[in-house]
Amino acid sequence: MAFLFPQKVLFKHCDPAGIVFYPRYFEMINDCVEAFFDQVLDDPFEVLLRSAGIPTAEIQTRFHAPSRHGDALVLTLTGNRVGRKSFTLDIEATCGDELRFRARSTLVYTDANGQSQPWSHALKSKLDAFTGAPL
Ligand SMILES: CC(C)(COP(=O)(O)OP(=O)(O)OC[C@H]1O[C@@H](n2cnc3c(N)ncnc32)[C@H](O)[C@@H]1OP(=O)(O)O)[C@@H](O)C(=O)NCCC(=O)NCCSC(=O)c1cc(O)c2ccccc2c1O
Repeated sequence: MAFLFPQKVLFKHCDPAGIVFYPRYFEMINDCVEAFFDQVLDDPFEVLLRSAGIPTAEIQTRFHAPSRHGDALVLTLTGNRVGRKSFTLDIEATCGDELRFRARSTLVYTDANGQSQPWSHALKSKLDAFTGAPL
């Protein structure tokens, strides 16, 4: 399955050269992941993060083409691997037919003290179903 997250490029995303500055892409990625937890996993961050954490352990990104103010990006999130304590996801950002960036990110489920923990059964089941992992 895939989760689609539209993101228009705004003035605040752009550097003086008129292209998106890469930390703003990382914020878009996090916004996409937050919407995914809310809309697909039905576990919004404002609830989940009261008792847990989901820090990013690793993120790899390749920037293929610059984005400019007004571009209509679409971030497409797919599941890559659901582990006992982690979830690796892929995000591809496009504008029309043009690829802008690809990222692979691993989130780790933690308790409120930042210690890694196994996913709850409910969350793991939803992540498995989304990722298409064998049940
Ligand atoms: C991330 C850590 C808590 C991991 O701790 P530790 O190394 O002790 O974990 P384990 O050895 O038990 O492994 C658990 C699990 O993680 C996988 N893993 C660990 N490291 C990596 C890695 N580098 N790449 C890929 N996978 C990794 C390991 O394979 C295990 O997976 P299984 O599924 O197989 O069990 C700890 O390392 C840590 O705290 N790191 C620092 C994190 C950090 O500071 N990140 C950057 C800033 S925080 C951040 O970006 C962020 C914060 C939030 O509050 C968020 C909230 C909500 C959404 C996103 C957030 C967010 O992105």
